[in-house]
Formats: sequence, structure tokens, C-alpha cells
Amino acid sequence: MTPETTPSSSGSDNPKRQLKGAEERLMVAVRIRPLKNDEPQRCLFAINKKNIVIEDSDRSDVLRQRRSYDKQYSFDVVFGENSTQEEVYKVTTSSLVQDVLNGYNATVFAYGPTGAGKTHTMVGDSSQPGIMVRALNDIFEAVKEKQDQYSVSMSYLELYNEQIRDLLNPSSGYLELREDSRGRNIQVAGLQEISTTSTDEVMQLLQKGNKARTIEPTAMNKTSSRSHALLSVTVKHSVPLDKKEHLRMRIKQGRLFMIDLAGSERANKTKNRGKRLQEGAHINRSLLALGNCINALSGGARYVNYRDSKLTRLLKEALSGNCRTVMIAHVSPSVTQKDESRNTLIYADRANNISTKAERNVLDVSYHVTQYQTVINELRDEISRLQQKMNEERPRSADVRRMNAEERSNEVKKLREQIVETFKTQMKLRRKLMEIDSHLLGLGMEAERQHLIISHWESRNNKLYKNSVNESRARTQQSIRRRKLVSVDGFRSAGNEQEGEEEGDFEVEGETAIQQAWGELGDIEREQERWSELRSHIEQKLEVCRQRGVALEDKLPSLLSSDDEREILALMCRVHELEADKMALQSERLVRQHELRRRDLLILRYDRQRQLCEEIITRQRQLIEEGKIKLPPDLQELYQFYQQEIHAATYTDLTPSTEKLPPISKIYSDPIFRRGGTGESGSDGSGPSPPSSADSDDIPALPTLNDESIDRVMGQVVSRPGAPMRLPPLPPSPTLRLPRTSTSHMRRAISEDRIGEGI
Ligand SMILES: Nc1ncnc2c1ncn2[C@@H]1O[C@H](COP(=O)(O)OP(=O)(O)OP(=O)(O)O)[C@@H](O)[C@H]1O
Repeated sequence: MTPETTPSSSGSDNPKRQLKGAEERLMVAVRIRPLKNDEPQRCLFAINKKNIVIEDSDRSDVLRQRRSYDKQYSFDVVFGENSTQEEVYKVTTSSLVQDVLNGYNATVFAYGPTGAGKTHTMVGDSSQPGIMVRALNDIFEAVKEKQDQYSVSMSYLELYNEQIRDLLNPSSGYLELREDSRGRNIQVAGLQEISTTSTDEVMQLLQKGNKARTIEPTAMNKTSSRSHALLSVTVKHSVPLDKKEHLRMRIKQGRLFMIDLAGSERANKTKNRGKRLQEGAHINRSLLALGNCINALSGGARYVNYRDSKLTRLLKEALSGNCRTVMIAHVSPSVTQKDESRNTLIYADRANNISTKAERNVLDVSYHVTQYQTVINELRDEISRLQQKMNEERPRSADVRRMNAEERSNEVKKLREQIVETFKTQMKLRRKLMEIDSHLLGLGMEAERQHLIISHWESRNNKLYKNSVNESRARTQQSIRRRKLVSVDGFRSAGNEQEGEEEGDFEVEGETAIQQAWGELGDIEREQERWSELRSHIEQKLEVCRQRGVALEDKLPSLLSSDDEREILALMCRVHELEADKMALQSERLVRQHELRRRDLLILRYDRQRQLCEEIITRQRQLIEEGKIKLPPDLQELYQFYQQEIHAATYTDLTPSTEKLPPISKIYSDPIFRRGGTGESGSDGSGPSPPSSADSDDIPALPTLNDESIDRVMGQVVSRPGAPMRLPPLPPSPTLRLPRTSTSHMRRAISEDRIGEGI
């Protein structure tokens, strides 16, 4: 199995930069919009295709008017004032379209202050269409010839005042952002994903979405976008793995996000009031959150806070995940916008250091199911063949007529047993073939992974990966040997020693990884050969067995009457039918098992989230009680509702069930919530006992609280009324043993969850 394409980043016209393994830096482009007639003068120039300079001196101040204050920035690409839409698209996005067609995720987003040209680049107009139109056009052009293999769908949303709206279905109201417990798999619940096959339809949808966007005039921009707009296009490519029957499919799925961010703005410049001012505050807040993420990511922070705004949550994958990302920063050349331009360049410069790790999304879906289907089809073919034989009038031999009833019955029995036995052997061999195919598929995928690692390394070292194993392997060894010789000769200038050492470490690490990849690829190839040989051996055996079966059938007319022969053939048809039904049931069971497993995992996840909520509530409540903290009435009311809710559930169904929320006191007595607990249930060993003021000895010591730590644990304290308010007393509860949802169950849930990631 070979990689179908070398990732586009190795293409010469794409200035994206490769890092270790599949990691690559986010590509940063800067576009300068043309100076407008009413703008006095320039303070920003593109020096060449990669460098930009911003004059930092105040020209009106003669004493400080020195060019040495000018600040220069370098980016992957700089588009000057005269750059065309076509040029910007070609350099930044056309290769992403290729990546998406090959099953990668990619994002291009426009960033910059209000009026700097983001919407012009991303959307454009009918005479100068922007990136969105061009990318959609290219995608449809690419899939036009193979519409049966590709499916394209799109969604378009806007984030306005921290609320998500579906631009393709604006009447659906505000939509919720959902993510799994680890903040992965972010999805917008209820967002329409429209499948389409025609370019016209997709353009109409895009137009419809753009019209629905919130755009208002401000003093800085007559058509200012007051929202962030996210267009997502998903391309699914189903490739049949078998040429004849298209039963085994490999699905590659790529997704392209095209994002037109709202522009940062200054209230005094936009002269916004009321609603506009409020919009501006939301826009700035989300962009600030984005800026913080960029800062953290560029500084290599281990923890990056994406949770501050919906924008950063939506962009999380693009900034750090499985995605190829291009940022197009926009600046105005006008001296009146100098501060905004400088800030934008600073952020763009930081974004230069961000890296993402794009991996191809390839799935061999329903492979096993289609394997079953293949065998079922073979059995059905056999049934038709047998039925045809039953309808044929075949000449009988004279011996048949001479046989008495007993002899004939024995003969029928003997033949029937032989034929059934042959059939059983055939089925065994078919199942063996299925197992071998599954194993070969796994090996093939692993080989593809190693090929990708190698091709990344080769492209980073400017070598064309030809996928010719021996040639490439020899070249790798050669270049490693050469580098070793160079380093032994001490071919390093003193000044560059440290830099050289770091570079050397990096290279050594890369070379070790690449040698490992070659090693593994070698092992995989040997394993593939072994299993392929076994496969052809089994296939031969199956063929021999099939022929033996046919030969036995051919013997029938020489020994049996037409009726006897028909009886045996009918029996064989029945045996084949039964086997085909069995196979169909097994494949259905497989699908059902898969579904059930997914559902179980969802339930486990939900269960775990609920338990964590319980833990938080219990601990917070304990802290409140211990610290004798005054509660605001609304919070006290909420606690009351919570207790009522739990006890109502407990009384309506006395059978303990994981579906009911146990009282917090019960939960608290579970060992998992005891810091440094021994794992024993209650003090008397009889099971969990609720914490109350009476048995507070059971409760582990908690840290001394002060107001600050309360804020940290519970978030900002809403209000602190004069008199301290105690929590409502816990209502009496029937003996309810906590279901086995605690330590072991939770651990299991967590480990199952990990397993689930592999599904
Ligand atoms: N490269 C360009 N060539 C010609 N006109 C441009 C270019 N860039 C921007 N403009 C014009 O400048 C004006 C402002 O541009 P645009 O609306 O794209 O800015 P924006 O960054 O999206 O602003 P906002 O954040 O307020 O939405 C528009 O009239 C647009 O046509």
C-alpha cells in the first residue's frame, strides 16, 4: 500500500514549513489593502514577497524622524497593495484544497482590524470573488469527473455577540456549542450540513449565507462585519478497494474551514454607540481570547486556554490540532491605522511559531461487513448455479435403473455426506481468507503510516519521495552517513556552534525516527509477504475444494435418478441458503455490536460527567458548611431544588439505579471523594454513611478556607448578604446504597473511554 499523494506542503509554491514528523508550522501571510483616497499617507510598505516594514517614527516630530526606528517583519508571504484575489488564493489556499481532497483538515482564516480587507479577501464580490468562492469552485471542479465517489457538504455559521447562528438556516435561532469531556470534538448542535452536487447550488448557498450575515456601517467601514463567519466544506471520497464489486470501501474525509473574522476596533475611531458598541466589545473580547491563545501557543505553553470564547473553542483544532492552517493577517497602509497595523503584525509574527499536526482522515468503514457480503454473494451465486442444475434434464446411466431401493438410498446418503463435507471445508477456508484479509488490511495501513513518515522526512530534506523503497532507503542511509562524516570532521564554525548543536540534535532525532520507520516498514513488508503467500495457498485450496464439489455433483447423473439428484441439489441449495443467512446475521450482529459499543461509551461518558458534577457540588457544599459561608438566597434555593429533585427520584423508585442522582451526602461518603481515603465504605464497614454535623468525624480534614480560596473553588462569589445563611438540612433519605459507580466504575469508565477513542 502506498501513500496516494505526498502532502502538498512539499510543493514548491507553498511556503509552509515542515517540522518534525507530521508537524508543520502554521503558514502566516500578510495582505496590505490599497490606500484609500481619503487616507493621508502610508506608514507601511511591502519590501518584497516576504518582508514588510512599518515606520515607527513620528514624521511630524523632526527630532525622532529616523528610519532606524522602522520595524521590519518577515512572514511566509506578504501581499502588497496591488495583489490580486487570484494570487492570494493560489498562494494561500489552493494547496489546502488539494489537501482536503486527500483527506486532510485545513483552515484558512482572515485576521486584522476593522476595514483592513478581511471580507474582501475571504468573500470578495462578483467581479473579484474571494477565497470562499474560489475554493468551492476548485473543489467542485476536482470532483466533477467522479461524482459517484465524492460527496460534498457545507455548513456556514456566524458567531455574533458570542451567539452562534446558522447562516444557511437563520430561522433556527441560536445554536449550542458542544464538546466532549476533554474539550475535543467540538460540534455545533443543530447546524445544517447541506449536501450538494452542483457548483451553482453551492454558490447560491454561499450567497444566501453572506446575505444573512450581520453587517452594519461604522465610521471605519461602510460594510463592517459585526460577526465572525465560519464556512465549512466537507469532502468525502469513497474509494472502492476491490475493482469488481465495490464492496470494500476506503473513505477519506477532509474538511476545509474558511473563516472571516470580525475586525478588532477602537470605540473612539468607529464612533460606535449603543448596540454597535456592545458588538464591538464582544468582537474585541473574542479576538483578545484568540490573541491569548496565539501567545500561549507560540510560547510553547503546555496549557492553552481555549475556553474564554466560543471563537477560540471553534478554532482550537485549527490552531493546535489535526489541521493544516493558514492565517492571512490584514493591515491598512494608512498612517491613521498605524497602531492597529502594528498590533496585527505582532500577533501575526507570534503566530509564525505555532505548529499543527495534520493527519489524513482515512477510514476503512464496514470493511468486515463487506467481507461478509462478499461471501454471501458467492453463496448466492452457488445457489443459482445449483438451481440451474436442478432444472436441467441430464442423461442417466443404465446402472441407475439396475440399482435396488436400498442400494440407491445408500448411494444417495454417501454422496450427500461427501458433498456436505466438501461444502463445510469450503466455508472454513472462506472464513480463513476473511481473517487473512483483515490482517493484511491492518498491515497495509501500518505500512502507509510509515510511508507517510518517510515522505515527510524526504520532503523536508528536499528529496523527491518516489515510493521506490530500495532507492529511497539507500538515499536515506547515504545522507545519514554523509552527515556523520561532516560532524566528525568538525565542520562547524565556532560562532554557530550552539545553533549547530541544536540543529544537530534535531537532525539526529529525525534520523533515528526515519531509520526506525524504515526498519518497521521492512518488518511489515516481510509480514505482508508471508500473509500474502498464505492467502494464495488458502485460495488454491478453496479452488480445489470447489472443483471437488462440482465433480461430485457431476457424478450424480451416473448414479442417481433425476428425482434423487434433484433431492440432493435441493438440499445443497438449502445448506447454502442457511449459511448465507448465518453470514448475514453475523454481519448484522457486527454492526449492532459496534452501535451498542458506541452507545455504551456515550452512557459511560455521561455517567462520568454526572459523577464529576456530583463530586464538585458535594465538595463545594462541604466547603460552604465548614467555612460557615453566607449563601445568596438564589443559590440556597437552587440547593433546595437539587435536594428535592434527588429525593423525589429516590422515593418514586426505591430500587437503586444508576439513572437516579444519589443524595450528595451519599456520594460524599464514597471513598473516591475522600482525600487519601482507604477505600473502605463507612466507619462501621456497613456501607456508605451520610456526612452530617453529627458524624463529621467521618469527613476528611479540609484545608482552612478564606474568601480567596472560596472564589477559586466556586468561581466568583455572587453576593455576600449580611447574616450567614446555612444550607437547608438534608432531608431524611431511605437507605440507598450508592451504586457501584465510584472508584472502580469510574476508572473503568475512563479506561473504556480511552478504548473508545480508537473506534
Ligand atoms: N485588496 C483590496 N483591494 C480593493 N479594495 C479593498 C481591498 N481590501 C479591502 N478593500 C476595500 O476596503 C473596504 C473594507 O474592506 P473589508 O470590508 O473587506 O474590511 P474588513 O477587514 O472585513 O472589515 P470589518 O472587520 O469591519 O468587517 C471595502 O470597501 C473593500 O472593498
